[in-house]
Formats: sequence, C-alpha cells, structure tokens
Amino acid sequence: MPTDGIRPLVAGNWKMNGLRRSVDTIEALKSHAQEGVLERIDMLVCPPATLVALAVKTMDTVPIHIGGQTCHPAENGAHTGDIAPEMLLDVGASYVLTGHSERRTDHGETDEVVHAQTLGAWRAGLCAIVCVGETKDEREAGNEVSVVAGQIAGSVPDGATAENTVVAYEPVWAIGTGLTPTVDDIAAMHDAIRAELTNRFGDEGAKMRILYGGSVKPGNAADVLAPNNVDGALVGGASLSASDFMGIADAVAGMMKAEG
Ligand SMILES: O=C(CO)COP(=O)(O)O
Repeated sequence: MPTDGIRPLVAGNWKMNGLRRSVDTIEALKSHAQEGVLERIDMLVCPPATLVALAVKTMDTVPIHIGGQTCHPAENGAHTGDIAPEMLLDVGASYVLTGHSERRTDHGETDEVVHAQTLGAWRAGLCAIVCVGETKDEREAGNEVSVVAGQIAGSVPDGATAENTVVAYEPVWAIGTGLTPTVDDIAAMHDAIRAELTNRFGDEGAKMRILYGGSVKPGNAADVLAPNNVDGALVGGASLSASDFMGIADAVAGMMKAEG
C-alpha cells in the first residue's frame, strides 16, 4: 500500500528482451494508459538500450517514463560497450536502474560500483532506481535485513532525495521463479528499509519510493503490494506483456482509488 502522500511507481524492466517490433507493446500500454491510470500512478518502462530512443519516441504523447537498465558512472570516455547516464538522458530517458542483482552477478557490480553509477545518474539528471535484495542462502540464514541494510548503506550515496532516488527491494530468489516472500516478510523488509532511509535521509527518506520486485503478476499484485511502505512494483517478465503490465498498474491505481 503506497505510503501516504507518495505517488506510486510501476516500473517494467524488460532485461535483455525486445526487438524493434516490441514497440507494439509500448503502443498498447500507451492506449490503455490514456484511460486514466496515470492520474494516480507513475509508470516507467526500461527497455534494452537499443530501444530506449524508439520507446521515448513512441511514448511522446503519453507521460509514461522511459529508463535505462544500467549506466557507467562516467560522462564519456574509453569504456567500450558502456553507456553513460548523459547518453540515456540525451535520448529522453528519465530513470535508470542501478545495482540490479543480474548486473551484480553477471558483471560483478559491487556496492561501490553501484554507488558510483548512482552518482553518475544524478549528475546527468536521471532518477536512479537502486536495486537491493538478499539471496536464498542469506534469507535462510536469517540475514536478509542486515544484507539489505548493508547494500543500501553501500549503494545509495549521501544526497539521496525522494526526487533523485527510488529503492527497489528484489529478493534474488524471487526473481523469475514464481516465488514471492510472504506478505509479512515483504512488510517487515519494507518497514526496515523505510527506517534505514528515514534514519539517514530524514524527510527525504520518509518520502522516497520503495518498490517491491520479484515475480509480480496481475494475479498477485494486490497481495504483494498490500503492506505499508510498498510504493509500487519493479516488474520483469510480466512487463513484456502489455496486458499483464497494465493489469499490475491497474491494481496499484485501484489501491489509490480505494484510499480515496
Ligand atoms: O528482476 C525483476 C525486475 O527487475 C523481477 O523479475 P520478474 O518479475 O521476472 O521476477
């Protein structure tokens, strides 16, 4: 349940999926979104880098945001294959994910790297969605809260505000597996993250959006997003289908409506 006074965000991470024809999905999102959902929530799509410019062009009449999935900390330079935050901004992106667990695993991105990427994102004027989450072993050992608190301490730089930063809690074992934590576990983790953020960033931390990610589907969205301090979702697989993604967005928008 989104925190009082916080505008929820439903974000889709397409990961390494999508060709130019995937713009059909964006067209479908666009027409559905025109029916009013954006009055209550923000929406974001993070396609692969090759599609960011095309996605921005396709969304031009509808304020669904477009973002990148990662960025290099630097503005430019000899970094073959990397993409600077300024390049994402240049083609119309407004957000970028940093520290997704797949980047941490596949590319060895440490908290230190994620911290530098986040600073780069801010320098360019992008909002960073800093991703954190424990592995199955860490949860089984009962260390999930300390692991996530450590990732936040290491990955989120001083100077984070509700405007320039979103935190996404994605338990690694829930990503792409169909498994989700219990509602009580989600509630406990999001309360702990809120406490960390408020402790460190005061009022800004109290207003920062905290998303849940990991096997969110239209059928479970209302349940997994029900606890306090869950201010939206970061959706992987289900964001590849316009109808599934809109189903999740509608569920979140419905909560706002129910709240009045
Ligand atoms: O990693 C995720 C979003 O960043 C979650 O992926 P799934 O929704 O496919 O579990």
